Amino acid sequence: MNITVAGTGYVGLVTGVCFAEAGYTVTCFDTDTEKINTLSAGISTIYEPGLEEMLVQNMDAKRLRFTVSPAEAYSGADFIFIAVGTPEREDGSANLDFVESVAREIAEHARGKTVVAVKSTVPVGTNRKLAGFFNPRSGISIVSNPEFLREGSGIADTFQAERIVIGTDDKAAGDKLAGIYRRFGVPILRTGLKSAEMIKYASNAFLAAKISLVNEIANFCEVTGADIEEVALGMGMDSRIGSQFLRAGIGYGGSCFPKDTKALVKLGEEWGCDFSILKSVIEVNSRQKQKLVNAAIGIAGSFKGKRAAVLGLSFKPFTDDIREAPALEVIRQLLDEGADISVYDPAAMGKMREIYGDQLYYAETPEEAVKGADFAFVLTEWPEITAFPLEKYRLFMRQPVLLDGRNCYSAEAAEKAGLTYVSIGRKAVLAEAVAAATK
Ligand SMILES: NC(=O)c1ccc[n+]([C@@H]2O[C@H](COP(=O)([O-])OP(=O)(O)OC[C@H]3O[C@@H](n4cnc5c(N)ncnc54)[C@H](O)[C@@H]3O)[C@@H](O)[C@H]2O)c1
Ligand SMILES: O=c1ccn([C@@H]2O[C@H](COP(=O)(O)OP(=O)(O)O[C@H]3O[C@H](CO)[C@@H](O)[C@H](O)[C@H]3O)[C@@H](O)[C@H]2O)c(=O)[nH]1
Repeated sequence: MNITVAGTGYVGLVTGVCFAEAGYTVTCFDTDTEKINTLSAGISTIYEPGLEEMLVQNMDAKRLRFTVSPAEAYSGADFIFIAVGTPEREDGSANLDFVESVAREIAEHARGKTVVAVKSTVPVGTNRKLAGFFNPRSGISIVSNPEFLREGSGIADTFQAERIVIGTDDKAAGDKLAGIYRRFGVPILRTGLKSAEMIKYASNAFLAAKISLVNEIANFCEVTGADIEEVALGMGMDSRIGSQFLRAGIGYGGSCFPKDTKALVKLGEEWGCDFSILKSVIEVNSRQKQKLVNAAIGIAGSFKGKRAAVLGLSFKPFTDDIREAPALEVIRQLLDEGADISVYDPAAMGKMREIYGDQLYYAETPEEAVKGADFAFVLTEWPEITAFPLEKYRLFMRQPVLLDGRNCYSAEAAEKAGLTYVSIGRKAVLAEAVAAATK
């Protein structure tokens, strides 16, 4: 059974390595020669816990290889998983150029009966359109197989997926794909092609909405004196609500929620449907990302001649991905305000350096980052950061103002440690500071 994965990004690489781990023979194909050379040397091109070890083991066992040749990748494949990017276009819609280019290459090179499974997140109707790239007599069939893994827990999410969605109008192709997933022993949901495409967008829209709702409630808690941590705990005990995705903070980032919510709004427009809730979800998230800098301005008046430390650059812990990370917005605002900035992250410094180069100081430890700073922003709840003791902020900072975008610390402990502490949804000081900044 030969499996090919097109695209070796966060989804493609995890998928390829996990299928090899499950015992299949896997070829991973990418157009990026540098990536393929690095992977062929047994080095993971992304930070994903446990991935590099699994990659090396499967390469050694001759179950996993990498190539830049579409002929080699597609001609002998029984299954081809498309896992290339579908990034946001300027108008918010999903850019399908990469997916279409893969479909064209498959049409050129695939021989015999091949099931093409589309893991990339694509708007409803795309898979049917892609089927039009293949000659009806070619034996190629298309299945929508959206991916639900989270970065930072990609391997566990693959082997212990809560569901595999297989959407197709071609029952035999769906049966074949279900067959290769059987080894994973996870629930499989069979649907029509369009429903599978919609399940993906609807799931991300729902999760993003949950976060924006809880953030809006957190903002109201600040005004009223309630504490969002207690409120979320109480809400989450209701099994109809569920305790996950109720963490208030600086807002959601990443390569999926921001782009997929916008793509769904755009898709709605194309079909004459107004996604008004989703538009508010996006708006609330965008305001949330500016909240802490506004609060800091409310406290400091100005950032001129001031030093800010940013702890946590990736959009969530256990990944090096900074796509749409709140840190990008905070750093942009701080640079506009004229602050000196030092940053720290256990995995994402390289990616940040690619964007900001010498405009930032890249510290090797949280301690080094906060030394001499007037403000410290905690933006990602990496264990290295949440374990950083409150006393050290007071000890090393010039003015100990801690702005905690992930509610990592106890407000009481922070105050006891002598810090001016601003968090999300817990202290009236933030609402007052924001009001002062926006007067
Ligand atoms: N990142 C996630 O956690 C996640 C989770 C679920 C679904 N998704 C969806 O999966 C898709 C991939 O996301 P990602 O984050 O892995 O993307 P990515 O940007 O990390 O990787 C995409 C890869 O595709 C390669 N590529 C581009 N054109 C190609 C071609 N013609 N042939 C072969 N390779 C090509 C690129 O070089 C790159 O390595 C997107 O649609 C995304 O929305 C992502
Ligand atoms: O209670 C919460 C939960 C998450 N977040 C933020 O939301 C973003 C996304 O987090 P998460 O969903 O854990 O990571 P992703 O890797 O972006 O995964 C999401 O996006 C993927 C791509 O579509 C989907 O496959 C996953 O199912 C979906 O969870 C991050 O910035 C988190 O900090 C919060 O602010 N509060």
